[in-house]
Amino acid sequence: MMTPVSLVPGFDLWPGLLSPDAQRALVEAVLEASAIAPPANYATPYGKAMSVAMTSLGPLGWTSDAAGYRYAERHPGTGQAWPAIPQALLDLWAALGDPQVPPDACLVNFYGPEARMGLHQDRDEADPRFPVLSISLGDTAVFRIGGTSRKDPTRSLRLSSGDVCRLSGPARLAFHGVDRILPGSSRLVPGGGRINLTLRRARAG
Ligand SMILES: O=C(O)CCC(=O)C(=O)O
Ligand SMILES: [Fe+2]
Repeated sequence: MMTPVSLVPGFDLWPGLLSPDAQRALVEAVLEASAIAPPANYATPYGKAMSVAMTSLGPLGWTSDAAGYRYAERHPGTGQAWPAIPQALLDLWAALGDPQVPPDACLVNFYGPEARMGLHQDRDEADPRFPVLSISLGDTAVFRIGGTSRKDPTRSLRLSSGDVCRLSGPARLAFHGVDRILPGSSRLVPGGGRINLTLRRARAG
């Protein structure tokens, strides 16, 4: 495994870790899964629909409505279990996430040309000792990361297709978000756009 670039303590980036073939296989798997577990623009507890369309893979999926954010065993629209996490992602987690405890959720975010994700912490998981492993596919994202307080200074970087990054240790609860995507920067996703996958351990190990 190549050495990551550590941009902030606990935030590691592996630029171009995934080959074009591996990227294509993941997009295909995710689009197939989306036919079974349709992506939705969930409402936040504040009542606004997110600009990012989301679905999940694995035993647990992330959903949100007026009652709040949570992990659920079933897709809220279909009532069905979420599709399985592809083996390539389980292998990636074993290498860069945790060698012993597998991920139990893979969030799938679809960004159209106007989509963004406001600055937030990933804190719906039971045990922050497990990292969040993020995979970028398709159009480049302008990503922002700060510290564990909303007021901390932030820095901006680009996440391109095939890049893998990890929030762990001191950055596990760092505020982060996507300011915008750069439409047309990649031809990977049919019809354009960006897909972000985050592997997580939502329940205690
Ligand atoms: O799309 C990204 O790069 C970040 C996604 C994210 O922060 C999340 O799903 O919690
Ligand atoms: Fe996040």
